[in-house]
Amino acid sequence: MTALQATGLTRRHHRRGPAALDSVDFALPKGSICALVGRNGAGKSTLLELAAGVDRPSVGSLTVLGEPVGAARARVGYLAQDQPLDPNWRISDVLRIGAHLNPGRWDAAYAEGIVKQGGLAPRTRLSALSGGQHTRVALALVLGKRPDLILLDEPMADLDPLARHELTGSLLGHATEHGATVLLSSHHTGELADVCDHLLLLDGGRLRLAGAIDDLLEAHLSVTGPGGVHELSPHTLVTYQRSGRGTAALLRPEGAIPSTWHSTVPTLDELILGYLGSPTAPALYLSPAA
Ligand SMILES: Nc1ncnc2c1ncn2[C@@H]1O[C@H](COP(=O)(O)OP(=O)(O)OP(=O)(O)O)[C@@H](O)[C@H]1O
Repeated sequence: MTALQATGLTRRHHRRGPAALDSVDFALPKGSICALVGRNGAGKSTLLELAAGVDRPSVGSLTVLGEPVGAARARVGYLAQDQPLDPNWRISDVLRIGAHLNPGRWDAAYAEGIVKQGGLAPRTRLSALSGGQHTRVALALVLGKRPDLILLDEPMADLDPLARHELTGSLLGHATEHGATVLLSSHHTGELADVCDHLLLLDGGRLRLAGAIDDLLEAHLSVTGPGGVHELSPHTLVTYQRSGRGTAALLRPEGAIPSTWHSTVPTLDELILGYLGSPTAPALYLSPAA
């Protein structure tokens, strides 16, 4: 089953100028943990807002958990980038509001556990929390409703490495246990390979890469060789660099690589950086994520 299906999804804030999201098509399978990456202004928050139902597409459609966005809202947990919670609230108020807003779904013990793991006392006011502690409380509010689809906009940005590791573990535990789908935007590309199995890469509102991470990596090679880039001509070149000792390139192979070249499957980080650094490289959508 598909957790998120976008068809020609477009969000235009102004009649002139580029769209924040431009004719995006993809299908994200249920149960996947998907990284949403792209430069600043690529359209990541816009896509998450559309999926969360806090914004509407200008053109195109988006289906969430097999339903129109509005109908699925109770089953969706969304952590916005700015986490708009009243600083005067205490942590216990946030948890009480979570229970009130999510009758029949709220898992109080689970939400309290996320807060307690951070050593936070329930009576603490949000104004007294650090950025990372505030994120932890906001995540408890999102995960406490035990969502089937979890949308997280840069959730780990201000968490320390240990808290990131532990909250990621909690998130993955929930996703695995409940078959939940996760779509999370992040600039920490180096950490995504351990967490995610799918990738959506946006650039200037357009989808550049979509698919299962293993399939996307298998479709590429990092090559180094003594010759010039012309020796790689039958292959689809994503990016390349010349140095005194030869050429290093990221490509999509179309047959055998010349025997004088050394090739390896790229890391996720290399793949993402390769596409972000090369805006004209052709897009690649691999099923079942596209
Ligand atoms: N309310 C708005 N009004 C006008 N333009 C907007 C609005 N929201 C977003 N945009 C524009 O849409 C584009 C995509 O923005 P978006 O916030 O989705 O990017 P992003 O990939 O999440 O960026 P970042 O990594 O910086 O968070 C940007 O050019 C942004 O300026």
